[in-house]
Amino acid sequence: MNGTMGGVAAEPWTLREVEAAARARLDPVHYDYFAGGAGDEVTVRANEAAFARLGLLPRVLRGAGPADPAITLLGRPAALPVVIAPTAFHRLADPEGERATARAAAAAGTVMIVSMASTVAVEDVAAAAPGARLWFQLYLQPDADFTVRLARRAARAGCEALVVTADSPVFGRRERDLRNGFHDLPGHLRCENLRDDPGEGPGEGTGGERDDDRGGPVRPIVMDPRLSWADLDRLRAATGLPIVLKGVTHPADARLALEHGVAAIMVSNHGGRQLDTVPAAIDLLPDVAAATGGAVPVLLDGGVRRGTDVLKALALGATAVAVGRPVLWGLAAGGEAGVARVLALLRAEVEQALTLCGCASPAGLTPDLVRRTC
Ligand SMILES: Cc1cc2nc3c(=O)[nH]c(=O)nc-3n(C[C@H](O)[C@H](O)[C@H](O)COP(=O)(O)O)c2cc1C
Ligand SMILES: CCCCC(=O)C(=O)O
Repeated sequence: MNGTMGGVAAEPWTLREVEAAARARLDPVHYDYFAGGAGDEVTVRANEAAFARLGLLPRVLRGAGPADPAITLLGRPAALPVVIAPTAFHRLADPEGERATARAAAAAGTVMIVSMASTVAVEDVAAAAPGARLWFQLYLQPDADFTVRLARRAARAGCEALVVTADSPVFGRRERDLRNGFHDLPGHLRCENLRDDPGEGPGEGTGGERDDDRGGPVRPIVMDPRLSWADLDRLRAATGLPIVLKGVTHPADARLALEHGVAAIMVSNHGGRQLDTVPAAIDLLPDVAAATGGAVPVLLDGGVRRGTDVLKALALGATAVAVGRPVLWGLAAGGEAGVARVLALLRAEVEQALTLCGCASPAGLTPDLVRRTC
């Protein structure tokens, strides 16, 4: 980044400062949509607070040398053990939206999970960031044929994996949004992956602000409590892409996920936006990791704001973590450069903390390096 971030005078040195810069720029209604959670937001707070209750016990004089945070994820390298969680509606934060996020992910050498509810079509996200590693998140739809068409569309666009979000049989009750009357995107934005029959190119027949309209009617995203493991099986049978199951919290579901052939599991309470009072993601991780017994990679999201948070998750069994809100804050504060800043800060913090723990790489992190402090 060169000096300032989209007009923000001082360069932020922490993710919290990035959030403050974003908050100053965002419509308060959109800030609330990004920041908020379900019910009393007990889980939103717990995700971050739980990391603070865990301490790190560094090992000394190991002669580990400089740390390299690179990892392997679904058989391919990632430059750092932090990926971008799927979040909806990036064009609420920045006109370039998901394009900017993908470019920053590609430059940092990490994976972006593109949301089904992205405001740029997955093909256009891929085209904007050649070389980006993209995974595609979806909610299983009651129209199974549409789910399969969407999965194939993502595969054709170059996505390497499908992230199926399983924690949303119904939409969470977000009281900030209810109070603010936020229930839809502004008129010029759409969920561009939800078109039944998308055209070939964006921006047809518009002037002024870029319009990503690919034509064709936009379907609503349906959250359906009747969906089950059988629907996941149908999707798996219909696509060659590995499936990452997102939203696993119960160890029994982790075991079932293995039986149903998933390639990876994401421990997630959806950033506290679905069922309130689910325990903090980091506190759920050890039991899920034990249930999978190393058979598949386990990822975690929820409350990761520091490099030390990343280390704690990796030490307790995660292969990588994902960040949701911090990326939106970067995007709102400074577009692509803002997201790049968020990823660069996390990378620097992870490198520093690995070295201070006596580890040359994430592989050196073991559960004995983490101690519950209260
Ligand atoms: C504004 C916002 C939109 C989100 N949209 C999606 C989505 O479309 N699909 C999904 O699976 N998860 C979605 N999530 C959840 C994130 O993927 C992730 O689980 C959560 O944000 C992680 O917590 P963190 O924000 O504390 O990092 C969203 C989260 C936020 C904050
Ligand atoms: C309909 C889009 C769903 C986005 C989402 O998952 C969230 O806001 O948490």
